[in-house]
Amino acid sequence: MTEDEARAWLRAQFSVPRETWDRLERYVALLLHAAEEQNLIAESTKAHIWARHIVDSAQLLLLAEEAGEGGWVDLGSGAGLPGMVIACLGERSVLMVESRRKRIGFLEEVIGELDLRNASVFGGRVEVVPPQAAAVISARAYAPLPRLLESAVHIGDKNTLWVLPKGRNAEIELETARPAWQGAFHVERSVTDVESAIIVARGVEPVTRRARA
Ligand SMILES: C[S@@+](CC[C@H](N)C(=O)[O-])C[C@H]1O[C@@H](n2cnc3c(N)ncnc32)[C@H](O)[C@@H]1O
Repeated sequence: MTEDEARAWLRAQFSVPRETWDRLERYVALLLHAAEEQNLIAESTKAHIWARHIVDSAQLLLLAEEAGEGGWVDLGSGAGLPGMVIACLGERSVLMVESRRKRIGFLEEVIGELDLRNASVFGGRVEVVPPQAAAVISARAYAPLPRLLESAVHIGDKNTLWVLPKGRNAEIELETARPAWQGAFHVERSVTDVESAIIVARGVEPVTRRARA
């Protein structure tokens, strides 16, 4: 997907006001600027930021259309991928969880600059986010699936929709997690790279919890 194709895809998928596009453009500019000083995105992806990062994040909104009412929690947001893109394009409240101080600072700065009222940051580890029933949980390049679920199961409930971009290892990670985790898992292809995939899951819980019930 070229950068032009990425922008065209976004316009075709999301009919949002001019103000939203301006926010997204501003976020990209802030991200590229901050990436000069912090290692926020891989150097090789800077020239392809719309396809590799913005569309890659935005596609999760389409996969989450069936989620129930409630907030979206993004684990290990880093520079705000996908959390900031979701907050720009969608209407849900988005909580971005990030433990590294400089990245927390960047996320807070972007929220202020863009006046993004539906976005907030939890500056700390996923493991200590207060228990809640998020409608959607996302995590991109945060942790291998078993550790990801272990660290965040308290943030969701049986209705939570998990949308987890997993690159080329989605099936392998799913097989690794299956002995310890049950729920309705499936794999969706990424629109940005035919070999990449996104794990989508609902009703996720440890095997032992249901077995004990
Ligand atoms: C590889 S980066 C990916 C960032 C972003 N999601 C992306 O796709 O570009 C992983 C991020 O997760 C954060 N992280 C890792 N473990 C964490 C934890 N237990 N709690 C909160 N943040 C964590 C790291 O600080 C880092 O910013």
